[in-house]
Amino acid sequence: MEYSLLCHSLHACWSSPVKKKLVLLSIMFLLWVYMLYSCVGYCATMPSLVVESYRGKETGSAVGRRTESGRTDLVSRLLAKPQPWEDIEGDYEEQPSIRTAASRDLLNNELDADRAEDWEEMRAEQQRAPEPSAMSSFSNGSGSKKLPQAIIIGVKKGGTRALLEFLRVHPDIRAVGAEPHFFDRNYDNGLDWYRELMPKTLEGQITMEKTPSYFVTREAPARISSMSRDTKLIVVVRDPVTRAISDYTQTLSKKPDIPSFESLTFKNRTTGLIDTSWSAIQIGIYAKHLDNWLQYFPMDQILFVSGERLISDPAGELGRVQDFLGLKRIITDKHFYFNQTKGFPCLKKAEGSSKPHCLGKTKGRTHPNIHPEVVQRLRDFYRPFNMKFYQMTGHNFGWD
Ligand SMILES: Nc1ncnc2c1ncn2[C@@H]1O[C@H](COP(=O)(O)OS(=O)(=O)O)[C@@H](OP(=O)(O)O)[C@H]1O
Repeated sequence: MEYSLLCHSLHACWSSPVKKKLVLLSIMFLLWVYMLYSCVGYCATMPSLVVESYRGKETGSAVGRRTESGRTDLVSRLLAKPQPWEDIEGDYEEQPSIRTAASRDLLNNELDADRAEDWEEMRAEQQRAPEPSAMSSFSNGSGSKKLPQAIIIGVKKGGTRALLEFLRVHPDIRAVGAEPHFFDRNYDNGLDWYRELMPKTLEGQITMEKTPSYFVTREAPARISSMSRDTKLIVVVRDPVTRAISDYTQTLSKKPDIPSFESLTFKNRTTGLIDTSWSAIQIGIYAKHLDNWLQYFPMDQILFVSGERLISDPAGELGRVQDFLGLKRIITDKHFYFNQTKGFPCLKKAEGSSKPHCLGKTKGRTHPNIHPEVVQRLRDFYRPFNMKFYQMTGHNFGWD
């Protein structure tokens, strides 16, 4: 009975052309509403130009600037030049206050230079990043943001960018491109702010970030440990003498008027006394910084990657890193080629791309010539610290 009534009314609708159109229009409208609804859900999972704002204070850091509406505009985040850094003491609180006005200014400039480099790195990364395909957008949408389980904590100019870029090839690693500087400059923003910077990960994937200044930040070990005592730490170390020259070269590229390397190295040229308050020198005293980390983390939770071997045998070093992270060795020598023009190993295929990829021009700069006597004096200065470091890590890095 009911069935025949329904058939009857449907037949009545269909037989009238006006009603037929009305029914078709309603169906189209419902379909349109459904598509709109799906798109809202889908678009919300796409990498957006506007990311959620974070609680905490305004920092003007490389990781974002808040707009009036309380949202962080990624465009301004990418385009805004870094702000001058106010706390110039930052990583060097342990230093006695013997630093001269000139060296304080230089440190300030160095922080500016670092920020400019962060910005350049991030921009290069963004330019390289492929347009998300529909499929990758869908996969980006799934999963959730997690605090990093592994962090590249140092050292500045050690080869940290190369390591992170190489690791990103691994399907089980998701990493944030820019340096968050959470455990040194942005700690007051809170862990939710930090988590929000991370890419979404699926079950079994590892979230990573790199901020090389953590290694020399006195508070960083306690802070990372309080986030998670299980955090795996990776330190890329490089001959402290070439590291210092590389550090100086970076500052020089941004501020061509700074004093010579030699005049910054020595407190007194005649006596050959090294100015250990200069950050370029200070960072290379690895044993001292490591001591601080060992107060909070056991040695087997810290992996030391040789910056030199990362260049001469990237696949070998990447093998060790994958083992340390408990991952299948997927990144092998098949992923690398040596680019003669760049003078460094490059990726045959970068993450999310089918094209070869070398690091940008801020990586692999030509160093200025330093007088061999100055280099020798620095070698003598670092030797005992290097020996201590080899002893602590159980690994001879061959710098002496
Ligand atoms: N594959 C590859 N390509 C280019 N550069 C490479 C590579 N592997 C290691 N390196 C070395 O990385 C040095 C820069 O180190 P970082 O990335 O740690 O620098 S930074 O602290 O993030 O500014 C950089 O130092 P400089 O040569 O002094 O520029 C490089 O020597």
